[in-house]
Amino acid sequence: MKLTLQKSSVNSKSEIQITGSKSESNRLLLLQALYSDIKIKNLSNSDDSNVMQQALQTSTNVIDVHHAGTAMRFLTAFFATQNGREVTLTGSSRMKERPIQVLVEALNLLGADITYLETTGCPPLKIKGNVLTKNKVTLKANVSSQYISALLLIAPKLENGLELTLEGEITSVPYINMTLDLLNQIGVETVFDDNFIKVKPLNKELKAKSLVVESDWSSASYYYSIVALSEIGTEITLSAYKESSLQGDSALANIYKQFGVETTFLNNTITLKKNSKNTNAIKLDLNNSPDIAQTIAVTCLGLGIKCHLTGLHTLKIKETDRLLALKNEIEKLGGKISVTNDSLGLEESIFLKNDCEIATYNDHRMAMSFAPLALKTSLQIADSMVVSKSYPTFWDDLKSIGFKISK
Ligand SMILES: O=C(O)C1=C[C@@H](OP(=O)(O)O)[C@@H](O)[C@H](O)C1
Ligand SMILES: C=C(OP(=O)(O)O)C(=O)O
Repeated sequence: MKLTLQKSSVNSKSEIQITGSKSESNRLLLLQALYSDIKIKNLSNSDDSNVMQQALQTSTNVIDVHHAGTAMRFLTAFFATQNGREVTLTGSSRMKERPIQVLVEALNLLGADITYLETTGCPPLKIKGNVLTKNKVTLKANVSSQYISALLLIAPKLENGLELTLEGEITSVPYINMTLDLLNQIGVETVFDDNFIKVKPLNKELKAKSLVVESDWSSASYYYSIVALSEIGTEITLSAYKESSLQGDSALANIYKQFGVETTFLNNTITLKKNSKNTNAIKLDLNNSPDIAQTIAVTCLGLGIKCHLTGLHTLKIKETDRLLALKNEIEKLGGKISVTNDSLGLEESIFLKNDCEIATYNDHRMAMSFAPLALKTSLQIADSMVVSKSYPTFWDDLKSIGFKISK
């Protein structure tokens, strides 16, 4: 469904509640399938978490995870260890292009039985569950951290735990730390030293049974962008967030200082306030937080600020080739942008074209990252429904703070 966003302004003060992080939720759902005593609070209401939950509950043999990358990767590891169960794990046409070979090879070296049903290296997969007999494996760490998290999540159930040696520059490191921290919270002992990770088997009672998911910082990024593009004094309060987060995208609080947005932490909320204007060029390495690259690029476009973003090599294998998608849509609006395999450069722009239709490429973050531009110009979002992958109530929440949105 196409949506029209008229040029809008937001209320001077507003509040939004965002549900749990989809990354934390999908890890905890997998751990809950392994340790049934675990209770999860503030679970994400995203499609990706719903798909994960259903996949772990169903007894059917063909499981379709649609666009959910974490579900695909985490479930591959999970079903590889379900002795006696045979599953076909598939997804959307884009999922069938997203690489999974690094994970499949690592699991097969540990003793799993996974084969490709269509293209070598990509889903769909045939997974014959069995007992993984080995406990040491070396794998490439520069393609996706999700492969590493997938292995770590099943590790405490393996008889001898797991030892991983990581090759190459490690990408999206905070997501690996998030996995290890959640394991630690339930009582699993881990070591992460340089390029080596060790996870011990959990042979005792769970340390914590009730875990509360912090709200999603990637979803918060769109409000950072909205505040950055608003009048000085504009405030938005979001819940429920913590100052010491497991989510790498909490780097937003620091990053958006450069756009004049201050963050105040109080009673599990964050208040974002536009305090000052900034026109200085932005330079950032986003290797640790790839999911906020689109938000930041579009904030810069809206403010007419030059930016140079690096560490973006994983963007090409996400829901779409996000570098190409950004280039296409930013150029439509009149921006001057260049992209390489792992970077993006945007020139200062002064004028944004009106009424452009932003294509969404089956990517929730394309729709959500361009929406804040309605504070500067009128625009259309080609397929508004894509947001449900991570943030189903996004458009209602935007309306509640003053955005003028119609079908
Ligand atoms: O582990 C996770 O929950 C995620 C890891 C990141 O992927 P990569 O490690 O592939 O960059 C991130 O982009 C994705 O949205 C969620
Ligand atoms: C890349 C993302 O998700 P996934 O890889 O889990 O599909 C995302 O949510 O931006």
